[in-house]
Amino acid sequence: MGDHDDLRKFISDLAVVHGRVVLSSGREADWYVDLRRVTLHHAAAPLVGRVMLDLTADWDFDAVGGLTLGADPVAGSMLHAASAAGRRLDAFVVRKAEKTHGLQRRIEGPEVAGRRVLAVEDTSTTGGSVLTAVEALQEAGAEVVGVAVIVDRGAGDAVRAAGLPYRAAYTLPDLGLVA
Ligand SMILES: O=P(O)(O)OC[C@H]1O[C@H](OP(=O)(O)OP(=O)(O)O)[C@H](O)[C@@H]1O
Ligand SMILES: O=C(O)c1cc(=O)[nH]c(=O)[nH]1
Repeated sequence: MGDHDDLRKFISDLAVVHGRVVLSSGREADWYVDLRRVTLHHAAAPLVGRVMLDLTADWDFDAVGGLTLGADPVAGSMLHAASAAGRRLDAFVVRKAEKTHGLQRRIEGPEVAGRRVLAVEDTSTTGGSVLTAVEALQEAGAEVVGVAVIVDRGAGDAVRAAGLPYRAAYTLPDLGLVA
């Protein structure tokens, strides 16, 4: 099996949880994809980096990140996978709110102003979280080249309506799930 198949197996085995849950948007669902169990797993995290770099291989960006917390290990894995391949890729973290002490930054990491950046998520349902990150990045002067997620739960239309291309490494049918 290759990276894509290996990562899909980790997601199915470790992240898919059946049971009534309230989602970030306030909607309810009968299952949840807890991708933190995968993106923070010693064997799965390197696959996350390589699969997400492969998914976005034809997009031109030199920094990656998204809204904390789900996006953080995704961006970190991509940074390390890129480094292992000899590519310079920075990561950043978009805070949910601006920090009120220290340097009072909303976006942590190397400066993003004037750079082409990729916004990532572990999973995206309404797109609300990733679009919050996109808005903060654009306000900070970054050019967001697109949005990439590990698992799509239905955010494509919202992201495209915001004028950005959207890609997912896995769809719900890939995981044997339906919206
Ligand atoms: O597309 P959306 O409707 O915004 O939902 C998806 C978001 O929900 C989860 O994060 P959550 O809000 O649970 O916060 P966390 O990352 O801090 O755990 C997930 O990591 C995404 O960020
Ligand atoms: O919409 C969400 O909040 C959400 C759905 C999901 O499957 N996994 C997750 O981490 N968040």
